[in-house]
This record gives sequence, structure tokens and C-alpha cells, in this order.
Amino acid sequence: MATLIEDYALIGDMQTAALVSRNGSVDWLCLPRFDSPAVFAGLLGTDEHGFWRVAPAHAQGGCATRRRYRGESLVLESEWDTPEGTVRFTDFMPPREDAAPCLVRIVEGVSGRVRISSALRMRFSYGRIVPWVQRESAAGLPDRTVAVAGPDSLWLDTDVPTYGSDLTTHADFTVAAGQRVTLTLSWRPSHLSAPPRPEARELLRGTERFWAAWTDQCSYEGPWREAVVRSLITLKALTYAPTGGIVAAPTTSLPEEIGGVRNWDYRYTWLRDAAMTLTALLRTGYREEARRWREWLLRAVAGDAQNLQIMYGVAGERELSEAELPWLPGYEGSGPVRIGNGAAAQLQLDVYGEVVDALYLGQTSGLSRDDSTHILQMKLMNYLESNWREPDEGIWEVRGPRRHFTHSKVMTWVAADRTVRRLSRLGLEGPVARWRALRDEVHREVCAKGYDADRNTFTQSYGSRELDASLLLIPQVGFLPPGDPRVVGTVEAVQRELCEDGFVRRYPVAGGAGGAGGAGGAGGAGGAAGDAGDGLPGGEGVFLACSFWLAHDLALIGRPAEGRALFERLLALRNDLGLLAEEWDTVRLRQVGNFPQAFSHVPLIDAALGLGGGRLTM
Ligand SMILES: OC[C@H]1O[C@H](O[C@H]2O[C@H](CO)[C@@H](O)[C@H](O)[C@H]2O)[C@H](O)[C@@H](O)[C@@H]1O
Repeated sequence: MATLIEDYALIGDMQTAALVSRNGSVDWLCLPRFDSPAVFAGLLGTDEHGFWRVAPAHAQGGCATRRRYRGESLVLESEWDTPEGTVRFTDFMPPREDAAPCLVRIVEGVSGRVRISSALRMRFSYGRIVPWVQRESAAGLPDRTVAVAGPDSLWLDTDVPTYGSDLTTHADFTVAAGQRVTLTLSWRPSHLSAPPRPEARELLRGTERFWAAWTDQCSYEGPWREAVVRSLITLKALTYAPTGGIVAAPTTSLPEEIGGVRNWDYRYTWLRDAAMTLTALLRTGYREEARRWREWLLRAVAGDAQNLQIMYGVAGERELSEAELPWLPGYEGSGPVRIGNGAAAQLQLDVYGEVVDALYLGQTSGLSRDDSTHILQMKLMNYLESNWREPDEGIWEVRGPRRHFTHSKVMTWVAADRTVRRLSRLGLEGPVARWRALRDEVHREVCAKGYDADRNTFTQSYGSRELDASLLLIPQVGFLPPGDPRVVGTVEAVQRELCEDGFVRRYPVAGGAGGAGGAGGAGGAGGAAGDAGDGLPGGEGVFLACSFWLAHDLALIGRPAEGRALFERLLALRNDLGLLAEEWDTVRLRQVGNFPQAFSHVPLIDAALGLGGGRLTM
């Protein structure tokens, strides 16, 4: 599909999500869960891999004239001005509990008489399986179209006639001003009886009510409120309502470099990303999500800190084996397309710090005390106490050899610090003196081995000269005060050596998504040859989370005008609907990586809070 990543809108029901292009085509939808096989996988291939396009007939291939989310919701409204008149499309997925997942598309005439074409190509199992399509008739009611393959069935309901051609279900109709046509697609296990016919108008009202009630709870009243609220809605859309799990993004394999191999499946719950998401939600008044994720965490870890994984399925599944889907060519030819994620088996010691920090914030933000959480926190700390000296794969999940990543050790300090503070504050039982000594030992070691005094900067790993943008978090987590010369030196070194066009790379990578050769890196043409130092060939874009961290740090170290300027530039990278992927290609000037990405929207919120001095009414 030749659609830019930022041309997509997100709609979802907090169990799965769809991407709708500006041209009216839904090119990505996994049913019934975020990590289920896609029924529309055109995003990662061609029309042959499944899509559903509803658009004015004369403008096939064109794009909506304007689009927006209706108020503070996830209901997408797109309007097309055509020579025949103006037509409005409303696309959404109603939040559901046990009801069938449903994608609703409402077409309304605004002026004139506009001819509309709907083309629905259902392809199960990530575009591999052509289903068996039949028509079901019932007296006095419109026919239903049902597509079945293996465990899945999809039901198309509409008040206009449909026909099959070219292994595609079509509908051609005209809407006049004031007229409305609805099309809905519901999923159901194929062995069960038909799902009820959706009532589109009622579902729309319920969906709008849901989002209005949810956004009403937001306690943030500061600058950039619109961007903060849109990010919060996006994070909420990435939560899996039945369990409280949170996916890193609803997509797999959107490339970090166009044409490259850095294509990963993000439809899982990373403890790191989810913990950070939780802190952003807690800081803006959302406690229920935090409470539910805490329960999710307890179930996923199941009392065994020794065997903690760094990521799980949305219901706590551990088996996330990585596999390639050879029949999908990948987004703009960026293969392989992968499902599952091999990083699940990695050791990433920073995760303990992020989880303990989120639990601590929950405790200080009024979440009820709970013995199981206390026991888990003690176990996590015990594990870390015995294992923090090990090398690991670190926050960036490098696929090369393990190292003593400085950021992992800093986060060990965070875990010890928050645990000591909590035990002391509440007078709880626990080896406070021992863990205070551990905290101080880690601090001394990081400052001795992870800091390069000659260049006045912290470094990626012990003894290395490389920089790493994760070290921008040092003042944000309280490891050192922002005014410490070593913090200022690190910020300045990142600006000098890791920035490209003012935005930040995670670490030096040969190539880079723009082929520019990351500053401080080995340079080179990018592409597939050679190892970029992280165990992977090719390059990548600048990392949006790190760029938000820099904006935040600039304010912390007393350069708020520069921080705000960078923050505003980052906001300008969002698409017209306020959505961000993981990275930005500074040469092609386009978003790259999975989309939309929690790990970009969380630091956006944190930076807005840090830069704006926004008032929290929590
Ligand atoms: O860069 C290689 C790794 O890239 C992915 O990890 C990134 O995404 C994670 C989810 O947002 C995030 O937690 C991590 O910090 C990022 O580096 C990918 O999932 C890994 O498999 C891959 O090794």
C-alpha cells in the first residue's frame, strides 16, 4: 500500500484496533484481540492481503478533504468534497464487554447526491486465507454477508445491496443530503450462531458517551492540553480492557527504516512501556487503569520474580515466539514481517526499576494498599539485589552481546530508592538498611564506571565511549539533580553527538533511516549490510521518546525556552490527528516504526507536564 504511516487514523474498542487511511481504506485490523491474526493486512502487503475501502465512487484513490476525531473521542469523521456534493464518513469501533467486536462505518450525505463505492476484501490469517463467503437471508430483513475460515467468521450488515466480484464484496449506492447508510462488520467464532445485527446509531451514541465520560476524568489543565488529551486517548485505546494489559502499539512490522529489516511486533505488553504508560495516566488523574494494570502484573508475574519476562501477551501469556510471515512483502517492501517477539526472552534489568517506580507512584497517588503488591515488590528487589551486577540487553533490547548498560544500573538505583523510601515512610518490615546500602553502592558504581570524566558525560555502558539517550532520564528519575555538572554535560553531549536536525537518536547507529549516518556513528549508507553495533543491520530514524526526554531535560537544567522550542517542533511531527509512530525519518520527513506508539505518547505527556508547569487537580 502506498500510504504514509501518518496518513492513518486509529480507531479501536480497547480490545483491538484498526487503521483507517485518508483514502477511506481500513488496511489493518486484527480480530478479536490486538495480537490475533489480521483480517485486513493490506498495510503490510497489497490489496490482495485484505482491506475495506468506502469512498466516493468518482474519487477512488483520492483522499478525504478533511478529517478529525469527533471531540475528545476515538470516533473518526472524514468529509469529502466532490463534484457531486459533500459526504461525511463516521468510522468507529464501539467499546464492548462480551459483545461481538464490530467496525461501524456510517455514510451521510451533506449536500448534493454522491455515489459511493464500498469494496470489502476479507483475508484471514494475515492475508493468507480467502474465506468462504455466503449470503444469509431472513424474511423482512436485509441479507447478511458472512465470511468463514477456520475459527473465524465475519458478518457484514448493511441496508444497501451487495454483490460479489473478484473475490471481493462490493456495494454501490448514492447518498443524498440528509440520507444515511450504515455498514458494519462483526467478528464471531465461526462455530457460534450469528451475532446480533448491530444498531449503528445506538452504538455511536454509546461510544461517544464512553469517551466523554473517560476524558472528563482528566485532571490536566495546562499548556498543550489538546495534545496531552489526544495522547491519553491513544494510550487508553492501547489498553486491553478485559485484563488491564497495555500494548506498546497496535501494529507489527511497520519499519524503523523504509526498506529495512528492523520490523517488530509490538502487540504485546512490555513491562517497561506499560509501567511508563501507567505513570503518565496516574499523573493526569487516571487511577482505575493503574489499579487494573497492577492486578494484571500480579497475575502475569504469578509470585515468581525469578522468571519475570520483560513482556507478556495482553492476558499475561508467556509464549511469544518470533516468526516471519513470508507471504507478506512488508510495508513498502520492508521485510521480513514478524509476529511474536524474540526480545521476550531477554534480560533487561531496567524493567525492575520501571515497575517498582510505577508501583511506588500508585502507592503515593492514593491507590489502595495491597499485600500482594508489597510481596511482589519485595521479591523484585530481592531478585535485583542478587542479579544487578549481570550484563543485560538493556532498555533498547539490543540483539548483540550483553553489556553493563549504565541505564540498567541507574534503574536498579531507582528500584532500591523507591523501595527504601516506601518501607521507611510506612514503617513496613524489610531490610531497609541493606537496600539503602545497595542503593548507595549502585550510585557510586554508576558514577565511577558509567561516567567519562574526560568528556563530562555518562556513557552507554561501563567503559564504553558511546553515548546513549536513555541517560537523559538520569535527572528525571532523581538519580542526580538537574543542576549537577555531570547531568548538564550529558545533555550537552547528547545534543552534540546524538542529535540530527535537533532530534535525538537512541545511540549511534550506522546508516540511519535517512541514510545520514547517525551522528557519532560509523556513518555509511544504511541498508541491510553490516551490524550497526546493536546486533542488527541497517539504520533507523531519530527516536521520538528520546527527543521528548531532551526537551524535558532542557527545561530541568534551566534552558526552558529551548526545551519548549524542541517540544513544539516535536508536536509538529504528529499527524493531523495528533498521532505519533515510534521514530521520525529526518531525510524523508516522515514517520517510521509502529503506529501509534505508546512509548512516544507517554514522554509527550511527561514533557508537557515538565515544561508547562501545568496544574494537576489530582
Ligand atoms: O531495536 C531493537 C528492538 O526494537 C524493539 O524494541 C523497542 O520497542 C520496545 C517496545 O516499545 C521498547 O520497549 C524498546 O525499548 C525498544 O527498543 C523490538 O521490540 C525488539 O524486539 C528489538 O530487539
